[in-house]
Amino acid sequence: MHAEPPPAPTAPRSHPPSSVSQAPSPAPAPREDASPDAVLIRRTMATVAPVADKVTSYFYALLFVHHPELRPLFPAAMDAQRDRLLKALLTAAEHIDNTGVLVPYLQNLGRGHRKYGTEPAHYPAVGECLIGSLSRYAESVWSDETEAAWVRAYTTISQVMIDAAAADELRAPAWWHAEVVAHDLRTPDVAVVTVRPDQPYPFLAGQYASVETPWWPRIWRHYSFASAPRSDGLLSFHVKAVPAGWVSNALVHRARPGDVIRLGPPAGSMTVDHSTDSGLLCLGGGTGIAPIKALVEDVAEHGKRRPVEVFYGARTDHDLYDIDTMLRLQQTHPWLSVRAIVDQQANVQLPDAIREYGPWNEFDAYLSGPPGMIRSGVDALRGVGIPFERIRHDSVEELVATGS
Ligand SMILES: NC(=O)C1=CN([C@@H]2O[C@H](COP(=O)(O)OP(=O)(O)OC[C@H]3O[C@@H](n4cnc5c(N)ncnc54)[C@H](O)[C@@H]3O)[C@@H](O)[C@H]2O)C=CC1
Repeated sequence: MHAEPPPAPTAPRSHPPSSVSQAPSPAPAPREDASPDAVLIRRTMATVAPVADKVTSYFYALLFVHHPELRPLFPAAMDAQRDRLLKALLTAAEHIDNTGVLVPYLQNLGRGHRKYGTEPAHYPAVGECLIGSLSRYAESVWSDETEAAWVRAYTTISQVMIDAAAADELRAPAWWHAEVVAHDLRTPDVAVVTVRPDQPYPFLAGQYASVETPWWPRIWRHYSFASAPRSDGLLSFHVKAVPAGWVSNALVHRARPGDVIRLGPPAGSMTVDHSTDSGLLCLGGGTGIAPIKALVEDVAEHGKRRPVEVFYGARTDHDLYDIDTMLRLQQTHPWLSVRAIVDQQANVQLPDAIREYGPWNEFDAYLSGPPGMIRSGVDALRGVGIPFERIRHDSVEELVATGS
């Protein structure tokens, strides 16, 4: 078994489009309402927090020693992402009372695990090692009741994941092969990669996929779709090669037409709510412009003339690698306005720029870019009066762990 990057159950990429708020850090259910199991789980978590690294190492040591058959499901080098599975499980357990959000999150996680080859029989092995590791490092607070609480939480978590994977098996492949059909190097380190999936790939504008290259087996990274669904079925991604980013460097510097990558199922909820006419205020930083472009295309296809205001931030003029496309879209669509905010020229950073325009009270907000931009962007949007529930973005926790 393997894991997507650690979840933020109150703000997972997978939550329903109608619940749009994305807290930068998870907000567990109010403590006074916590169930007895949640209290015990949180006590364990608080105890192991200072030695989290040791818990992680011990967990994987137990798993691979006692269940060597699971080792091939993980990447050869575990350094970068070794604690993702554990973090996902621990965070889910900590939010065990928050079922309304946790269940859709876990369903998505279960579906996403199909591409790793995860089987229902693997779950008990993982649970056993989880409890083995926690009981060792939380010895001072461990009791029969604590263990029972963890068993109940893990049973719930794994059952939701197993059921979701089984249901998904009936309607979708575990992964898609996709052939690179175009590779456009826009800057020395940003490429627009276009692929043709081997089977229809249904998704919504604003979502993302996990991507595995042939050069780094079992290492998956998330990339947002850079277009709304197209009639020719092609998908495109904007990829920036980042230092020590195995997948991103392979996609930018190595991939060429004819190469075949693998795609996991689409995920994410930064999608357009077509049931309203509200405007869209979109902030795209760097390659974060990719899903914003997809959202603009989506609004255009739905034919409603909703105002869409895009702020496109980049470090230098040269980094505005997709500005021509965005300006072309602006020329075609009178309801669209695109403003480039270049760090070196502007006196303000991208999120602050929105304060100079507006009013924004009739707008839903969409943020896409580096984690720092998302965090300050949410603050800026709240500052101009956009309520939390009208602000959408992918989980900051995942962005920290991905994009490489
Ligand atoms: N769905 C999403 O949210 C997506 C996120 N990304 C992420 O976007 C990032 C793109 O990287 P680069 O192109 O190198 O971007 P970058 O680091 O060059 O930043 C782009 C722009 O964002 C703004 N910005 C950056 N940090 C900020 C901060 N702390 N506060 C305020 N504004 C800030 C600035 O205007 C900057 O020019 C990656 O981390 C990638 O994972 C990319 C695609 C989709």
